Amino acid sequence: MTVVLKLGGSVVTEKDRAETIDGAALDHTADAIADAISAGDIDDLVVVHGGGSFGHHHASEFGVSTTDGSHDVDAVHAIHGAMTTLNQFVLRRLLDRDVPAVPVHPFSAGHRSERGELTFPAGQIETLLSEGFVPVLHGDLVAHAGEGVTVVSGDELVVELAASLGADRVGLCSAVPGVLDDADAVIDRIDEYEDVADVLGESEATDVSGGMAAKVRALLDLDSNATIFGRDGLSAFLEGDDPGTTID
Ligand SMILES: Nc1ncnc2c1ncn2[C@@H]1O[C@H](COP(=O)(O)OP(=O)(O)OP(=O)(O)O)[C@@H](O)[C@H]1O
Ligand SMILES: C=C(C)CCOP(=O)(O)O
Repeated sequence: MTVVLKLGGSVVTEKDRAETIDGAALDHTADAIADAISAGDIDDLVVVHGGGSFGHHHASEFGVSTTDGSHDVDAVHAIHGAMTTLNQFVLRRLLDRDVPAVPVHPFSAGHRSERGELTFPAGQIETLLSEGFVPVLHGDLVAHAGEGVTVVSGDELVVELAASLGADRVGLCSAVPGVLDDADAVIDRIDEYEDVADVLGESEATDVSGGMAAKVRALLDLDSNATIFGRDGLSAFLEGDDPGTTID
């Protein structure tokens, strides 16, 4: 069973306060992952975490998004540097619980063509998985032909890896309990973007990669099902259930 799990930046950080970890949420998340691995619920796990108040804060300061790039070397170091710092925090929490977590920095692995298409080789991840590690990636910057560097969101990486690894399960843990309808009830299942386009918005916090609308669009393109759920749904997802919203 291969699982790709995205930990939203709104889960692991306080998204409204620059470079602030949500320590309690991170502990809860790391506990749920360690428990699922020791219970034997998952063989291969890839974790991808978002930017939260680390990536998005600096990216918006330098005007960099998934489509608008920069050639400013200071922007590269500020944004990528903040993301590697957040990655260290996530890794530490997992290592403290004996999860064999190792870093994979997308800036050193992927790139975009002039048309913005992402190339992200999966061989490194596949090999780490078969050698018993838990790769922990993150939203980052990537080289972008004609643009300098642009943001690659954790959601894009999840979609790429889910397809290239042939993942059995894909989960996005966010600050909301799922995709919400106009009465704030969790939508159980989404098959068509048009059915939910009216209720999908961007993130309430600073976010350069498109919030919930971009997430749903990207997940609908996947061959396999994906699930969007909140913090309280993480253990259930890791145990094999489908809490929150299933994107078909
Ligand atoms: N219909 C909707 N249902 C649920 N959330 C929505 C909806 N429309 C907009 N949102 C916003 O989308 C946010 C989730 O997207 P966001 O990109 O912030 O999540 P994340 O993946 O946890 O964060 P990050 O991008 O930092 O990793 C919610 O917190 C909410 O503000
Ligand atoms: C803003 C940066 C650098 C990463 C964005 O990743 P996301 O939070 O998964 O969208």
